[in-house]
Amino acid sequence: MTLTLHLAPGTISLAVHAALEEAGADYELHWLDFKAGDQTSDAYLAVNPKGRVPALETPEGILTETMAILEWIAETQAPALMPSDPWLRARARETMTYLASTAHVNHAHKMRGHRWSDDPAAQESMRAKVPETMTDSARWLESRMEGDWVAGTFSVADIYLWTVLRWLEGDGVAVADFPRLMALHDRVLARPAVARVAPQHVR
Ligand SMILES: N[C@@H](CCC(=O)N[C@@H](CS)C(=O)NCC(=O)O)C(=O)O
Repeated sequence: MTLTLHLAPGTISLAVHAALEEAGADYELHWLDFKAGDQTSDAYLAVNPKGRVPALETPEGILTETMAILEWIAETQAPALMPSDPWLRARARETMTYLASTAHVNHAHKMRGHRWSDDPAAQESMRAKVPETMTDSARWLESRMEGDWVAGTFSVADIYLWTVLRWLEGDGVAVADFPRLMALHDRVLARPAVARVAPQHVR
């Protein structure tokens, strides 16, 4: 069965798109237009009641949450995209958990402050903290880099990290202060599969 990825440009769904392409999976894309409110349409809420992307339609049902989808792709389509060694697999999950729980949330404080407060002043104050909180995230992520990749060999954790690294400059982070992260960014983008999908995500 062909997998269907629901996605929108400029979002974390790029990580899943790049992983599907890396895995050589049989998939099709359903693009949402956030400005037109596609994410809250009845048709999309029937796919993902959270009104967010990514969502992946698999033979067994619909899967949401980037980390879960990335691990499912690795397990079912391309085992080499997750380390087999337990320690390295844990390291890959450590980074992905941090991206989902912290770095992505920091970024959302700039893009989607209305999720936390209806008060424009509170939203503005959240937005003003983003350069600092994203810099903290970059500092932690850089401190965990030991070799070329997050966890020994290229994995879905690198793809996930790369997607978030693309936001840093726009979030006010001095990216030149994080040369090892930026080198990883360039290494991931140099992969032919990633280079094929990245241009489709320019907002
Ligand atoms: N925890 C989810 C977060 C997904 C998420 O927040 N996606 C954003 C785009 S980056 C979204 O769909 N936002 C829609 C909206 O806020 O209207 C994951 O990791 O997949």
